[in-house]
Amino acid sequence: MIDVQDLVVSYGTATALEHITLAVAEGEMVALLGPNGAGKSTLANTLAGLLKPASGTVRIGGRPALIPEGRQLFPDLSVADNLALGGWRSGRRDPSTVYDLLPRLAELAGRKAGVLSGGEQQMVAFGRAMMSEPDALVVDELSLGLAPTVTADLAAHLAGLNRSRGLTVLLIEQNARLAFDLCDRAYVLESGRLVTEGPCSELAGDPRVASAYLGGAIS
Ligand SMILES: Nc1ncnc2c1ncn2[C@@H]1O[C@H](COP(=O)(O)OP(=O)(O)OP(=O)(O)O)[C@@H](O)[C@H]1O
Repeated sequence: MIDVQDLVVSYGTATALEHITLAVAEGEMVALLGPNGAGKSTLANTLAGLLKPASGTVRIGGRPALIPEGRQLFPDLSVADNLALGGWRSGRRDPSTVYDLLPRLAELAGRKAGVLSGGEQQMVAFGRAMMSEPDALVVDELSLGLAPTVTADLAAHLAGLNRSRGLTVLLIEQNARLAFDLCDRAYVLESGRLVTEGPCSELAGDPRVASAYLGGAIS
């Protein structure tokens, strides 16, 4: 569903992604881990078509959606209008199934997005992505700036959509515990290069991964 082959992306003369190859099959949830500056958002934005590869290819089957880093809502528009913008491509106007999924959004519908808390804004970004009825979702740092309970709540929604609708997910994260809890496989990106990949159960036991992302070995 998501296929990246030998991807190189540059900002001017600086190369941010160097020969990245990765794939996410239909219905899979796969994590991409990496520290600050690794190139995670560059990959997300290339998948979203916002950045052009210098070479290589990116392909997403079906209908893709992105939850961007920092949410990128329209702060002066209401929650309902932000959701409606998510539906422009699918032609969907009615947010009721999104409200069923995230009832708090129905309560917030008339509020301006810019005055909401970080967690509430992330719910709007999540709901906006769902308005496009995606087959494949790229999530750029679900947990960024959120309380653990809010992150756990949104993660449970993602897992539920993956189970019930077969939603394909590429979860881009710095929070390895969250990624390993949710996903079966992960890639690790550092300084624009993939340094390792494999089943989360194996990566969690890899001393290099544990020391970089989990604060030491985990039992
Ligand atoms: N618009 C830009 N112009 C020039 N360089 C950029 C631009 N955006 C990102 N970079 C550089 O590309 C590299 C990758 O940045 P990117 O934002 O993709 O990393 P990231 O893994 O998402 O980091 P973070 O976790 O801090 O958000 C960094 O060295 C960054 O400084």
